[in-house]
Amino acid sequence: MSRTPLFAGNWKMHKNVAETLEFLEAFLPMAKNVSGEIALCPPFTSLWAAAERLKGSGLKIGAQNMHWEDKGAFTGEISPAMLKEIPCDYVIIGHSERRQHFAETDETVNRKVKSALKYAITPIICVGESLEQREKGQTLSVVLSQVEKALEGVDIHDGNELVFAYEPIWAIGTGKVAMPSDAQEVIGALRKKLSELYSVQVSKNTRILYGGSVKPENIRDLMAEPDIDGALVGGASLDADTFYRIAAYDQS
Ligand SMILES: O=C(CO)COP(=O)(O)O
Repeated sequence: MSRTPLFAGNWKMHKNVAETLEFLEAFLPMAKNVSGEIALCPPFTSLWAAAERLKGSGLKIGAQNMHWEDKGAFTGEISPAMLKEIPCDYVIIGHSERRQHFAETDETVNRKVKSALKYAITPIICVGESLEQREKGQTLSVVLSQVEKALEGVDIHDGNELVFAYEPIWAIGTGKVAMPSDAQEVIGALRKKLSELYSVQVSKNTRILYGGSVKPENIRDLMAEPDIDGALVGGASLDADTFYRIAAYDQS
């Protein structure tokens, strides 16, 4: 496979600066053995400290959200220009927790994707269906509609500009991982959609991650699927040894 696997840790609202540095102290020596790419996405308040510590390590850093405007009267928001200053390599956009609790919509996701690309910050665009939608057989239509709307009016040239994460909502933080073959079915359909919307090259180059209860015990089976290029890991990325065992799944 020509796509470099990506293991991104979404820390959500966990780890202050001291805890972030403590994690990195333990994680950095281990991470040297990982052949794929690693990105850590701490809360905003820990981004700068993490980025300073990660300098020269080869590890990437990402934010968990951003506003689409450069600046302005948006109390409590963080702009892409501010993330670029850190500098962030990635930004997670459209996570289901933001869609559920913070009024993120397909339209705001689309604005944020365009803005991240303008600043050359790679968006990790999250899509995924609820349990109810899955049980009604709507999984593919829901996910592909989220993908189409996220990409409306978005120029993509070779597919290296962005990353997708398929995160079924019912698998997030529940311990219920999707069957690798089910995740493959959705991710394969997403890849096919990219070739319809753009080109075969874009579809081949775009990395598509799986997220939802990823653990050292299930990563190998997920990675054995042809279209799964890595993982967006929540809870299991908070512990250095556990996250290492996920990213180094191919070494034992
Ligand atoms: O939401 C997730 C990553 O963005 C997944 O969270 P868990 O790995 O804790 O299920």
